[in-house]
Amino acid sequence: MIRSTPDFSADPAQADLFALFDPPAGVPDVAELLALLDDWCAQGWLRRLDVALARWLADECPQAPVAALLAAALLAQREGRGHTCIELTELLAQRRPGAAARADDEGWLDGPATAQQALAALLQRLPGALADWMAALRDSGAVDTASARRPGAPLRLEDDGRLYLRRHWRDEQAVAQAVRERMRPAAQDDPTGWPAPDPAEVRRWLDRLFAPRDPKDGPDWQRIACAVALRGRLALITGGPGTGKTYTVARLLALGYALHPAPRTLRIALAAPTGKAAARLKQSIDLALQQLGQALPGVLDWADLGERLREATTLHRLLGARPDTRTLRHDARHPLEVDLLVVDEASMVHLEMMAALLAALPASARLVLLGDRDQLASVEAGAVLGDFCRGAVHGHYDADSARWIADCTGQVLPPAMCLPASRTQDGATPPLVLAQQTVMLRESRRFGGAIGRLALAVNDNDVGRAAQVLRERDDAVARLTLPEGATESAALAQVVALALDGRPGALLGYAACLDMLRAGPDGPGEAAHQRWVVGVLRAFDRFRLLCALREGAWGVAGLNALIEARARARWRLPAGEWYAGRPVMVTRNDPALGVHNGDVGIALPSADGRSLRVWFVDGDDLPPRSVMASRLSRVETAFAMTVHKSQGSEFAHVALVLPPQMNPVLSCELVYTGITRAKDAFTLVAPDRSVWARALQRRTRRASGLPGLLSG
Ligand SMILES: Nc1ncnc2c1ncn2[C@@H]1O[C@H](COP(=O)(O)OP(=O)(O)OP(=O)(O)O)[C@@H](O)[C@H]1O
Repeated sequence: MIRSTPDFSADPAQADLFALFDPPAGVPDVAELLALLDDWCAQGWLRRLDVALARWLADECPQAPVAALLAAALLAQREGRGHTCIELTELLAQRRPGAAARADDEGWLDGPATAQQALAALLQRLPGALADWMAALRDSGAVDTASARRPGAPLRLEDDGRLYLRRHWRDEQAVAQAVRERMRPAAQDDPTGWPAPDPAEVRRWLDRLFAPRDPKDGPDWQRIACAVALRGRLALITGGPGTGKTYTVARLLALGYALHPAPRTLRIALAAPTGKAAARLKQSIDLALQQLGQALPGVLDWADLGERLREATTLHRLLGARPDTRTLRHDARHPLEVDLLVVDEASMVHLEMMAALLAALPASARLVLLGDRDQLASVEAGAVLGDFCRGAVHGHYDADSARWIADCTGQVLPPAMCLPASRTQDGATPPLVLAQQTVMLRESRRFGGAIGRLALAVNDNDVGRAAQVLRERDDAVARLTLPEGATESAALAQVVALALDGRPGALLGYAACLDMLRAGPDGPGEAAHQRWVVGVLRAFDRFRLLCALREGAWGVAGLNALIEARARARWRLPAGEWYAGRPVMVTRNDPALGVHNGDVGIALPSADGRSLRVWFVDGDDLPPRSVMASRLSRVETAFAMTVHKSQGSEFAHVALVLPPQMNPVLSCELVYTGITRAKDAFTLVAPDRSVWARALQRRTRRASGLPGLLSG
């Protein structure tokens, strides 16, 4: 039970703040707390779901102290924002009015500074010591701990004060255990035959597969990534866009094939969280292998290697997801039939998915995770790649790794990247066991220009440098100038004009696609129809309007409606929910229809003109596929989409729309992800400069126990 009472006398500022919200009072009782949570829910500061967890706890465990109920509601709320746990020490820090007043903080409630202040005021009425909160949770009867096991309890409390929903705790433990297991060398009697390769042989192959590099240009991290990945059963290759992750992994596949004792038996799978990213991965790898085959004919059976690569697929499909159930066809008892699995866009893999993937992967198989650790994490809980790559900038290679890398690549790692010197550079948490299997690619091959410089400035939280890039007279990067003192509707009309016609220096918008749609096929017959469909889809995919928010005038909902209305009027598109030219995004997997969450298609008439179908293209070499529009119920119009949903895709021109007010979702990761979707041109729409600056300065950190479980 909670025994201590709050001390309001300690800090006069706290007392003042407290007086703003409630008369000083003692610890609230359960009824008062639940009424307060309901009130916060009515104000939109908590979700119904969050309050429901507190209510459920109060009903099921009548002895649960109020601190436990509040912790449960906040845990549910933070889980909804992607955290896998809450840290009670951090929650207790919110008692300080100063902490609550920092409006740019993500905040523990989904509301303005007043919401955080209300939480601070409530926390002031509850005990301030971690030990009291831990005791309250233990006393609730709903919490499992290491010392008091309650296996069926919905919550789990760790000794350091991290509180979890049980399934996240279980997934974190499973991921950490599987990773540690994979860090051990494969068993000698490994039936699939992945003996450690001979370093001299690795070096010979690396010299063949990679162009020579002048040592003055620094380490060749791509070769190092291949050497590191060949060494173990788990490898992480992280790097910004265009740093050559796919280029490197194509060579890694060639190396794996060349050095494997029985290459013709190899089962290689490629996967990504979204269908589009999976198709892009396969396309890039096919192209890279084709080029290698032409440059190095006869050194490998390139055709056989190509055949070993199955179609790239989504992780959901790979694991055998079934509709309307969380169970998967593949798990520890029904493992994947694969020897080498490459997963791209791993930053989007959430904790539950990573746990399922690691469970379903046979112990002998090798897993290579590719991704950009600086991108937004998935919407679901967990930031697994970010956790895995914590400290990757500093390398933290031990003597064995440095020796292996030297033997395989002939390169001596910079001392600052090796332990123990790297520790002084990092200064943060102890290096993770994964550091020995992680390589960060550091040179962008694609993004030399203004887009790359802007992305780097954003990633460094450098508002001044970002402003400088935006001021450069470079067609690749521009900021939409909104008229001084314009009304909101005039400003939004400019955004719609940008979305349709682009801007000077970057004329791509949706107009090209809609013009092509109006023009129709260039002749009769199926072939002409297919060319037209592909042309319309390609034209659509050259531009995207990305929003930070879903709701509101400056969010996906508002801008979709405005662009749709304008496009309807200008191209005389038919009325009604479904019309030829409606771009849609699938919002839910439907294996029966072959569509997946995040797939983007356009409604167009069938070749015979009798029905309206939604068309999707999966890759350059594949014919478009289509689904009857009327059968797709889980879709939304996609002239505008969220930055979150754009992950794994690239567009020639991207316009990123920020709202005029600060919002908890705004962060440098979101802006960085939006910018790096752009290949040739990027346009920033930021009606309020201070919101842009504040977003850049805010780095999100998801609470997670993984780094702790994987360190040392
Ligand atoms: N060592 C290299 N030598 C020559 N060209 C390279 C090298 N590494 C990468 N490239 C080229 O740079 C471009 C970007 O590489 P790649 O697509 O592999 O990057 P990526 O990190 O996978 O990018 P993204 O994150 O956007 O998928 C490609 O055209 C690739 O062929």
